[in-house]
Amino acid sequence: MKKGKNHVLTINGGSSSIKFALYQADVRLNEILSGEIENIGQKSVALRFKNPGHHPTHKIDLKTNDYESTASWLIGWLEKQVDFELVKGIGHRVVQGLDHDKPEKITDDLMDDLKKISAFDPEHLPEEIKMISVFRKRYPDLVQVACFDTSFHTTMPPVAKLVSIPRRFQAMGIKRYGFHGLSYAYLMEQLDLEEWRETSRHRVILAHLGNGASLAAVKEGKSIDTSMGFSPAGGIPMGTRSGDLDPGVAWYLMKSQSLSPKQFNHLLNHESGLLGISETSADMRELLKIQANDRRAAEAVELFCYQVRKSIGSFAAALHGLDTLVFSGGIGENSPEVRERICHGLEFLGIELDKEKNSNNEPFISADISTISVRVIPTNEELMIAKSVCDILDYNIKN
Ligand SMILES: Nc1ncnc2c1ncn2[C@@H]1O[C@H](COP(=O)(O)OP(=O)(O)O)[C@@H](O)[C@H]1O
Ligand SMILES: CC(=O)OP(=O)(O)O
Ligand SMILES: [Mg+2]
Repeated sequence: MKKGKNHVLTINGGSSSIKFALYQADVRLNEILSGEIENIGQKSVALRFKNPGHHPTHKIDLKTNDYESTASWLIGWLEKQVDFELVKGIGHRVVQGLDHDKPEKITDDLMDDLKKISAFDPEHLPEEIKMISVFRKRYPDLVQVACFDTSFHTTMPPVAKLVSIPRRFQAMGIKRYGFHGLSYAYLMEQLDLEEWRETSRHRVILAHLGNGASLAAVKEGKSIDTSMGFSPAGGIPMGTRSGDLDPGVAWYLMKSQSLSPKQFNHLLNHESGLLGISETSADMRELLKIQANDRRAAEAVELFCYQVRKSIGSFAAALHGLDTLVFSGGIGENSPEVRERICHGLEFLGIELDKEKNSNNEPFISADISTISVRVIPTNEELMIAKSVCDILDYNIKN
């Protein structure tokens, strides 16, 4: 590898955004450019980007409004920012990867497999497939790697993967997969493994609380359960997703409102969660601001904290105890109030927060008397993707 020269690009397609980062792969991966295109599919699509250490964040308004044209625009823009000859690999986040337990070089066969299951996650997969196709068409000779959110959870025991409907549907792939695996893998790397071995801190709950939100129960480094299941619509309530839903509600609504499968999917993925309950916003920051004067916003925040608290309790049971709780994602990293309200009532597990450390978003927020270590760790899915590309390119990276 030519020292300091090779670049790796990462593409992280979310349900309404594309995040990207460009790294120089030297002994370590050094980020040289990163950004996010927001609001894809809506009126005000915009790119925000920053060159670390050089400039503040910049904003460019875009005229594109779908993933394909936005990805093409991004390629044109990136080619003006860097010498693309230096880019040796591109890593893509792929939300649903079935039983693939590690990142894989993207081939025509893999693309065919992904197309076959794209209905499993209509909110992420179809657009991710389109974006990968745009990048493969433009750079047919470049190594491109799929990094699956599901891989982290392939270690879950069979019982945690079961969906209790007739067994014959398992053959169609109806089972619990779990998501946010790139974030969870990063968080596990950040925990000091040596420290836990010494103190037997081997039962961990990771709470990735962003727009999409989930929790994972990790025992001795391996996922044993997670709140999202078959799709990223399951688990706890999220910005606009319902989370787990009583099957009776599904049947009754489809029938009484004559909803098509597409309309029903829209209701659960885009009109529910914090937005559905508050009737105002999917944005936790906004809801925290208005909750004092708006009962609906207050209930949305309360519901979120209550359901996360319940998940922590049930995962502590699945783990036969708890040693470490980690908060991450936009809400988990930045909201002392939400963390405090989630943890309030979990003293019986041994969780006690230090008020001041929590309000300063410090890396360790548990009080000295807490028997559980409570941490705040900013996640970095992009770095995990870039590392996987380096592995496949056989670069020896030390991050
Ligand atoms: N200071 C803050 N206080 C409360 N919530 C916050 C704060 N900063 C960000 N958030 C929330 O984080 C969520 C977005 O999380 P993020 O992880 O950035 O999203 P995504 O899943 O799109 O990557 C939003 O609900 C936003 O309001
Ligand atoms: C898996 C998932 O829900 O991802 P995101 O939070 O990026 O939508
Ligand atoms: Mg996210």
